[in-house]
Amino acid sequence: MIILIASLLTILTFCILLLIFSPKIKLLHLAKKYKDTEVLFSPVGGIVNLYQQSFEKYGDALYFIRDLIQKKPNTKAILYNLGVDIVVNFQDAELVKEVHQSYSDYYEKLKGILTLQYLFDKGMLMTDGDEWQKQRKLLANTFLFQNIKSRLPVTKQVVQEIYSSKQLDLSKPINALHMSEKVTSDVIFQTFFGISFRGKQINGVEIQKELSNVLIEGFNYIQSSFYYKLKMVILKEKAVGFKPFKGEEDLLKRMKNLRDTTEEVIQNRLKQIKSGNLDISQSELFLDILLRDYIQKNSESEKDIQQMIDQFMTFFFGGTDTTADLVALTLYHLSHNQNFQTKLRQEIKSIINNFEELNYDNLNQMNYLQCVIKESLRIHPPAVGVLPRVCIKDHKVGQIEMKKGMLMDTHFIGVLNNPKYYDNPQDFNPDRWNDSKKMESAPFSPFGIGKRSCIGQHLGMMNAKVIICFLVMNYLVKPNHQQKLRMSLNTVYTPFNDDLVYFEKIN
Ligand code: HEM
Repeated sequence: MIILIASLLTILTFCILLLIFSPKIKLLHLAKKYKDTEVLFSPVGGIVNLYQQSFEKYGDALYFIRDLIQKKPNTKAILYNLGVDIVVNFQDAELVKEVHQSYSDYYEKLKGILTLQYLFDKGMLMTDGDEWQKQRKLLANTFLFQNIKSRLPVTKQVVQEIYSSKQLDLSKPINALHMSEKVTSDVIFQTFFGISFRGKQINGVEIQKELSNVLIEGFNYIQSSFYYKLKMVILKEKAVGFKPFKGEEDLLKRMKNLRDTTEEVIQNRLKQIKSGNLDISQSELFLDILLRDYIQKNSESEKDIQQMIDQFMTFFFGGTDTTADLVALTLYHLSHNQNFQTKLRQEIKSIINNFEELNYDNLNQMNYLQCVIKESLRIHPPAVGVLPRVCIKDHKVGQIEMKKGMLMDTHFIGVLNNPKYYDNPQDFNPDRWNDSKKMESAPFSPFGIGKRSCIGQHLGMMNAKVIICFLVMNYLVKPNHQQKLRMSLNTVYTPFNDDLVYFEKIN
């Protein structure tokens, strides 16, 4: 009997080890087959483990990719594992373009990532095919240049309120990330619902903060929980909510509270419209665009309401931390490069006399502001890359055969820091973007590529520009020499410490 149990245990252990290490064999086989590919393997968690190790060792969760590409700029793709799955991570700019432009329909977004699935499964970011196309078409118009203009006054007002010097203690480092998150989340709430949620609490925390906490904690949970990683390996998208440990259970409860609160706001608005007390026929609020569609369809479906919640969560996720991160990192770079900061301030002052004069047209005349922000996006792209996708139809990208079931993604950091495309890529140098001839051909993709690229990119850029314009007009941004920049990776690629700069009022 003992021998039988021991044999069974040995076989089981062997099977588990085979499951865990089989991706390595596949990866080495692929690397042998395709020239200029590099293998990164880590058991169970795969690349998620490597982010953590890189952060602990180098203070930068993406250092290992930056370093690899700077040493081997001709790398076509990195091959890594996510659990037992193999991911082809394209690095060559031409291949990145090819896979996202020509073969976008050959992929679907990967499911099973806890917060993404629970909060935005049916939103624009995570859906595919016809359903995605319908959603994108419905909202595309509001994101066009000419329509984004109308959003500028809200951003101006919010940035003035939140960054007013009355609220700032200038003797201490400024929490630029946290403050900018307050601005960007308020702007998203106002463009989606038409109201500010500032001050409204949920689970004992401001609602915006709770949303962003849940997203970050959800991502950290996946990185740190061996159990969840193992569940994902075995159950894929069914992992969410299956026999959850306490950490996951708590997160699910908090996410449910957030969804319930959002649903309350949507149902109240719907009630007002149905009773004739509210006319939304001309409204450009995101929620009203979705509600018009819901009413036109004569839908009474709970599923459609749930989809509106997913859509709000998607926009909150897409538009809040990404833009706030961009602002905080741009301020960090400007604080360490006073010459560029002075040049930027001079440009702004040559175009407007005071912040009240700022409008969409004069904002677009600020070419140097554009260069500064692009340079910050290049060195520290807030969205690390596209979300992993599953191949649904065999095809070839360059020489690499993509088979049904294989995973694909792209980390922007490689292309954006590749010395083949950018001289001295490690240097923050906004002036490089002035050399328009040379830079015209440089691959620049921090918002993604092709038809699944960021729908909110112009809005995100506009919001970041407004915030930076206000701050550079009103404050000298100085470095906190006591603090070193450490870049972590949760929902976005973001500074670990939020005390990197001081502000000094300009009179
Ligand atoms: C600096 C700011 C931003 C960055 C760096 C950024 C980056 C990205 C990237 C890389 C993608 C592609 C993801 C993928 O293919 O898997 C994306 C998609 C998306 N972003 Fe953004 N984003 C920003 C701002 C915004 C804003 C302001 C909004 C909305 C208010 C937004 C909403 C979305 C949505 C809805 C998608 C999904 C589009 C689709 O699949 O059709 N983003 N974003």
